[in-house]
Amino acid sequence: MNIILSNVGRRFNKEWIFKNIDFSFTGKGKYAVLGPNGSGKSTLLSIVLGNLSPSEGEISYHHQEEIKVEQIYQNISFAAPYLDLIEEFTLQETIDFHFQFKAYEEGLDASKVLSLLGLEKSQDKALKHFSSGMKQRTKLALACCANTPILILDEPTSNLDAQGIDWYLELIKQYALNKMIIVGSNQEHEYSFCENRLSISDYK
Ligand SMILES: Nc1ncnc2c1ncn2[C@@H]1O[C@H](COP(=O)(O)OP(=O)(O)OP(=O)(O)O)[C@@H](O)[C@H]1O
Repeated sequence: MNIILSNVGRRFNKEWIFKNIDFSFTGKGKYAVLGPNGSGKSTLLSIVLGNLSPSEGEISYHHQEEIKVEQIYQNISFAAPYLDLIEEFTLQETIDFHFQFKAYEEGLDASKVLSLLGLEKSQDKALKHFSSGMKQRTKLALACCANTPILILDEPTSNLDAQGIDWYLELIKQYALNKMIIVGSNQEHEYSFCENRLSISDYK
């Protein structure tokens, strides 16, 4: 899988957030999208996800042949603190629902996802009663355990404590190293495994 950004820029009203991004995300590379608060990391990830169009330039997706932007969601798993889960669902229902749309990573099923989350006791609890850390773990597990070639994580360790951060790094190691990973972040511990860096500040 290759994602090619050619001269990509995005503005909101008259304010340019970034301009002239020429960059390729390729194969099973691990990429950190870096920059201070408000610099445009989430905006760039939304463009890569196909949720937002560039104001100028182009983004294209290739896997043997070109994939249209309207289809790319099938190839991407995504987790972010601002992504909403269905609060009325229990954890068990959330897992079952999610994996009606995405296949499990090899060797995984609903009970294994539940057990790797370490939340077996909460399987029948509605997500509206989950703590913010429990919700973040759930989002990360759903994203990492789906069998898609691209994994996009925005601020993956927000709301996680030290134990949760270790759990996240182990999750990546076990289930995500065979994918392209793009992490939007400004915290070194959550993207230390990324060998490639894209700094938004270079495109102002
Ligand atoms: N829909 C929108 N309309 C207007 N401005 C927006 C919109 N979305 C984002 N912005 C602006 O774009 C800029 C970049 O925001 P973005 O959320 O991409 O930054 P970020 O680097 O992800 O920040 P953080 O680290 O705080 O999450 C900010 O100035 C923000 O106010």
